[in-house]
Amino acid sequence: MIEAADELGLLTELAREPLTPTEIADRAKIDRTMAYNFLTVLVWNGILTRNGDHFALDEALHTEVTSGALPLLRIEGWATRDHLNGTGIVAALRGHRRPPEIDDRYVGALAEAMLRGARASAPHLARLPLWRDRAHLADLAGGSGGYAILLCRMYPRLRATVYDRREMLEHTARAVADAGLDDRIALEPWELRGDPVPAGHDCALLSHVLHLLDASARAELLGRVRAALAEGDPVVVHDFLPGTAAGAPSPEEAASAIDWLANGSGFLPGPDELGAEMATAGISVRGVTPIAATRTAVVSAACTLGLPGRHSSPSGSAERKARR
Ligand SMILES: C[S@@+](CC[C@H](N)C(=O)[O-])C[C@H]1O[C@@H](n2cnc3c(N)ncnc32)[C@H](O)[C@@H]1O
Repeated sequence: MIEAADELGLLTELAREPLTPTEIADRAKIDRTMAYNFLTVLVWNGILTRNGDHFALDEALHTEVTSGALPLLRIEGWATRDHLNGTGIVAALRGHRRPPEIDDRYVGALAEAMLRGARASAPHLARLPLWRDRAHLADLAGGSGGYAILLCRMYPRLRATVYDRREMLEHTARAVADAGLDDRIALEPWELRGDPVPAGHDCALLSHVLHLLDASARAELLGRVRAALAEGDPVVVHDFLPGTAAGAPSPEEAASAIDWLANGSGFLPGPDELGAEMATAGISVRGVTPIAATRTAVVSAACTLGLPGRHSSPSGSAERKARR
């Protein structure tokens, strides 16, 4: 019902002001009797409230809509239709892997949702002392750039490159321009499942990225990250990691675990398992910090000597040249 109200544009309209059934029918371009029936059922289900002949959003929903939760709602609606359902979970259990990209129609919504998420969690990442002496961050699948933006604001000597799909980078460009950081944050089209991590970085961030990939693709990505960095360079992972905070998984962690089952990544590692995956790639975990507000965790790690046979040359450039 909430999705239907959003599709008709009513959540945004009603967040501005209460409306009568006639006003709603006209704005949503639906029959007046049907509009009245729809509104009545929304009231019965606690989604709207009625005061005389005016209908308004329930207080909790009003807060959600005005604080920018609609993009997330739209993405969840898409995921439910696409794969986050019984059929999708069964297909994933039988080996189906959905690609990491969201449908093109929802890239803008994802960009907005990620910016909103970054407002809550980026300050926790930015507090890590490891950024202080760093010069050039690789923000891999960095989305709308919320993390690169905050880190560059807090560390005036840091530059960043956000790597992501071309479709996403259009939105990143806007956020970076709004922040006035075009001179310090570069954007590079990049393919998560195969492109090397370019040379020239001395730290990397993987925020909400590993859950898009299954274990073998994660290992392969971590290997590419390691190959691009020098020994001692920091790698920060930010994701849902049930088991970091004491007690049972939070409702957010439990719900996100359904997502990772349905997308086929099966991303359920606790901190120890993720630490083992990273160690295999030559990246050693130094600390894991839960973020209470977002129920996510920040893993700070550093590149070690790497796998036998792998060079740990500065920024990986020599290694890449050797392969050419
Ligand atoms: C969940 S978002 C995380 C964004 C950002 N790191 C953050 O934490 O807000 C996942 C990101 O992966 C990007 N992505 C998905 N598939 C990709 C692909 N095949 N190549 C490059 N980026 C991809 C998406 O565009 C999106 O920005």
